[in-house]
Amino acid sequence: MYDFKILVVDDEEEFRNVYKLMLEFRGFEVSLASSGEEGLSFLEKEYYDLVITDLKMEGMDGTELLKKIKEKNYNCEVILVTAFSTVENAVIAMKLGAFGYFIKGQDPQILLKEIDKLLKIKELENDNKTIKSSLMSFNYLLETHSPKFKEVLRISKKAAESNANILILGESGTGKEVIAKYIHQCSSRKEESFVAVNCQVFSDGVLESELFGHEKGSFTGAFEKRIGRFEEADMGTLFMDEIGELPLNTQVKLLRVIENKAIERIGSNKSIGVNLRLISATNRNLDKEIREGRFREDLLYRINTITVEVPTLKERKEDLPILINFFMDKYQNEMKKKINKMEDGLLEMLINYDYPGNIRELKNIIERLVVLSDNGILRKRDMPSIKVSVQENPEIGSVVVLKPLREIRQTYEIKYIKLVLSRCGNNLSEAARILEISRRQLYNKLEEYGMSEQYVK
Ligand SMILES: Nc1ncnc2c1ncn2[C@@H]1O[C@H](COP(=O)(O)OP(=O)(O)OP(=O)(O)O)[C@@H](O)[C@H]1O
Repeated sequence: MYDFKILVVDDEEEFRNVYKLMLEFRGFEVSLASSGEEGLSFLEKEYYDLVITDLKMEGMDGTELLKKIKEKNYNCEVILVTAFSTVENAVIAMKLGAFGYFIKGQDPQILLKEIDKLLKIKELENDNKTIKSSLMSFNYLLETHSPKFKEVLRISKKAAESNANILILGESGTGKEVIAKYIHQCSSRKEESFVAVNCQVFSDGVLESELFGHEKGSFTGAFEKRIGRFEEADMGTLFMDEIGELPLNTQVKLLRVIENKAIERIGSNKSIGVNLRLISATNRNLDKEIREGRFREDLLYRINTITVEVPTLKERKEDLPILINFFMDKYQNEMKKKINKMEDGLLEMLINYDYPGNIRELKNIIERLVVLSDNGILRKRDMPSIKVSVQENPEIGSVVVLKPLREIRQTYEIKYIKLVLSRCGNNLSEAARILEISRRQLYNKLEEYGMSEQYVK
């Protein structure tokens, strides 16, 4: 029995029964409806993969039924059954989205072949869905409208096919680790482990023991034998984040691991072979680090066989709407909250912002908006105090920090008072006159802003 449900709609009982016999014999689950209207009521209640409908029927005919099915987005295909004399109508119906048609009196095998075709397509779609959902459980959005990010994905996919060491460059929060995981997923190592280690978070000694592991008793505190990250990543991928932070002596050891494809645990001189792909990432400028003696040039050449540069979010603003939607869906699901609306102007704020913290910052902002939302509405007041580009307001400047009015007023008051004073040669009386405040009030302001000494001699 296939997991494939067919609804047969025909106003002639005899035909309905013949179809039922034939299709059930082939292992399909079949329901019968005697009119277009009845067919629709079946579709409202249950999911069908395929509707086989007669074209000519009293009341709602096959074309009408097809239109309704497409309008209502029931995700099912339609095969029309027509008499030879009305075959043109079937062709018209194909234009409306029918999957195919079958001429009454033809060999029923033709109809069955048509259904087989559909089965194959559904199978392929299901495979795709599985791939998509495994990428969803991977929980990242790799859809993009940005030429730069498309290039990142293209290079990553190509690089994944090889065994080359890959260096991912990009600002913090741009998704370097996400790309590293994507490369792993696209590679033949995908069934093996993806092991990530952030070189910045460990102090020097601890980092080496993290990477190489140690034997019991090899140093004070080594109570147990420990397998390091290199060994954990054997056959898989090791992702070394913030590689620019690696101390020079550890750089030498890493170079040796890459060259010899082997490690020695701390406290042991037994060499253990490791077969891994190294993906490194940094937001530092490694050329500068080399010039300044903090990074070994020979190591750079070992880790950067292929370099992938991830653009900042500002450089791929065309992706903001899909990323915003993606994170909204994510947090709605996680928090079991339904968002129906964004307050007017909020989307513009989200789109106009420059995101110095890149995708990580966007993700945090959306999480915050969803957490603080009520009645299904995301609100502007819940935006964190962030830097927002206000290109649309050149008087305020290209970037302004969202702050309380009091603070903004002070900042501009100071600037403006300075400007007026300089225009009138620091003459307080003249400045007070222009500002239409008393000399005393002006003096108090200068005191308040710590500028009195500068102007009152
Ligand atoms: N394409 C994406 N889809 C969904 N989430 C993403 C995507 N890219 C990045 N993120 C999210 O943004 C955050 C930062 O991503 P990631 O840690 O990969 O950035 P990074 O460049 O490695 O940052 P750092 O340099 O600070 O380590 C993570 O929470 C990650 O889940």
